[in-house]
Amino acid sequence: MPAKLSVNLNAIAMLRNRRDLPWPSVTGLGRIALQAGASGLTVHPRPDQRHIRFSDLGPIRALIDTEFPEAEFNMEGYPEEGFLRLVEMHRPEQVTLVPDDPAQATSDHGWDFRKSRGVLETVVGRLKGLGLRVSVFADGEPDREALAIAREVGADRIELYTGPYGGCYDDSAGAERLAGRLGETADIAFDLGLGVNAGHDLTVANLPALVARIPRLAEVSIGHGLTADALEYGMAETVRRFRRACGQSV
Ligand SMILES: CC(=O)[C@@H](O)[C@H](O)COP(=O)(O)O
Ligand SMILES: NCC(=O)COP(=O)(O)O
Repeated sequence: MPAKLSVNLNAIAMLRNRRDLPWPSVTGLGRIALQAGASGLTVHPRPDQRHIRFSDLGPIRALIDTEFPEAEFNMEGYPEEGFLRLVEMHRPEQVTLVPDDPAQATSDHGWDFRKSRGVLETVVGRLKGLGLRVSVFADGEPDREALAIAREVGADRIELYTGPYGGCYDDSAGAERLAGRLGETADIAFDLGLGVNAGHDLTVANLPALVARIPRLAEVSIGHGLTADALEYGMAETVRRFRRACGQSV
């Protein structure tokens, strides 16, 4: 089965937050993504709400429940109490635990499973108690012992951190090497009984080689590159709309 696509709405929210106005609409663009066949919506609410606001979560949950009951809500975040309470309130189908601290501009590494075993054991247990699927962010390092800890703490899946792979957009040899490492990591995870997601800086250009190397990839979550493409491919029609609004014949 091909990898599912979950559309990350953080970049849309960040654009919206430039003004005290309700557009671009996070929920509205989430609806368009689901109408176009996305399998789910991803958000990564951070404590300072610089992207997704906590008030976005209820409307996204309601959108899925009322209009797209087959779709999944994926909430990503560092498992501090505030995030866990948001998860308890909005019951996403999947929670992705990410080891980023609040000051980080974006997520840039996976868990150190050896060091974080205790924290993950407690949190994963709490989330599994709510009946949620739990995924844990993991570097593309084929370290069997570390990945075994992800399994032992009760995670259902890992999400491969693909940032370094995405960074090789102008280095095909580097991309090939990293796709190999990510693939080896995925093979170990599958062997341990974990499912595998992937995300960070994935694009239309770098996805095909990744899904070819990891044919059992369950899901990719994509925000930045997808939003950039939405702007690029939507720009021409939008300029025509505004020209018409100016009274020009188009
Ligand atoms: C977990 C991860 O890799 C990223 O998805 C992160 O959630 C992206 O968030 P920003 O778009 O806010 O950087
Ligand atoms: N989990 C990764 C994600 O949701 C999106 O990351 P990006 O495409 O915005 O880099």
